[in-house]
Amino acid sequence: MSAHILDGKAVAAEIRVEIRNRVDTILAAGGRPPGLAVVLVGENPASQVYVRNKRKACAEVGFYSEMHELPATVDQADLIDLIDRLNADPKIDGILVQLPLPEQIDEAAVTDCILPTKDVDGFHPDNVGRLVLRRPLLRPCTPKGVMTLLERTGRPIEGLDAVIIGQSNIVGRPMALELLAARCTITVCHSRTKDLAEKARGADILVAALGRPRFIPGDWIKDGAILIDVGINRTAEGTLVGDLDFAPCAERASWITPVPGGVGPMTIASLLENTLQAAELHAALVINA
Ligand SMILES: Nc1nc2c(c(=O)[nH]1)N[C@@H](CN(C=O)c1ccc(C(=O)N[C@@H](CCC(=O)O)C(=O)O)cc1)CN2
Repeated sequence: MSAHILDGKAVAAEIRVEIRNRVDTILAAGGRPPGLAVVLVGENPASQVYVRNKRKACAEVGFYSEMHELPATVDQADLIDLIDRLNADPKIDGILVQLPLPEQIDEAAVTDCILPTKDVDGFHPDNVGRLVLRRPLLRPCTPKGVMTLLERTGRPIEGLDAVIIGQSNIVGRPMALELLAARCTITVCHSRTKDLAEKARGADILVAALGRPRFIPGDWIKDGAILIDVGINRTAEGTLVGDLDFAPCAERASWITPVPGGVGPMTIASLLENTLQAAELHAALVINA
């Protein structure tokens, strides 16, 4: 078998068109554009690329966006002051604090300060708890984007065995909750998991999110599996590769996401969806106030 490509770049472009149309409708009805505040602390080069791409995507769909750049040495209290101001700002529907943050800052303390209805990353404990309870509001962007891609295969996933390699708060754990809600049977693996190869070989859906270049070889893949590669690793030669050894894995799979052009663009598409959702929620709250 040679896998079909799950083209995240193309799906994300379709989503942007749908969002642009919805924004045009809001503006035509006299509403204001959805607003996203992007907060970048420090000068991590990858983070700089991601926030630039997020703001570019906002401009394309007609969102208002503003950028807040803080030095790597910023005090946690000053960062939280900024978030408090953004929480109170009626132009802002979504607040995104780009991760990772410098060591002196407690990521959880920062996430906890974002108003749950403005938490377009879906990292606030209220939003994670809602996902656990299958009453989602704003869902973490990367797993949400993966679920959109899985729908595009046209293959029902209920009852399938899903194996997730990686247990991070931003990908592995919420991914498990999303797939559980879709009635898959879930195994979450990590660096201490025994017999990782055997676990992977049992996967109808394999989500690779470890951040280790080409770590997963073709002989770990079940025939016909759906492969989702969340890894984005830069090689010594400067090219981007995923966590899967792409060609031999694609040989066995039915569907596979490429890197680049797979899950990454879907993360940004989901952020736009969440910001629009937050704006609609805020508009409804104003009408009902
Ligand atoms: N606050 C957040 N921080 C981080 C998140 C997040 O969802 N929220 N996720 C990652 C980084 N990330 C988004 O911020 C992200 C990573 C990659 C891409 C992407 O489109 N990748 C492209 C390749 C881009 C390149 O050339 O480097 C692709 O895969 O095609 C988008 C978003 C950590 N931090």
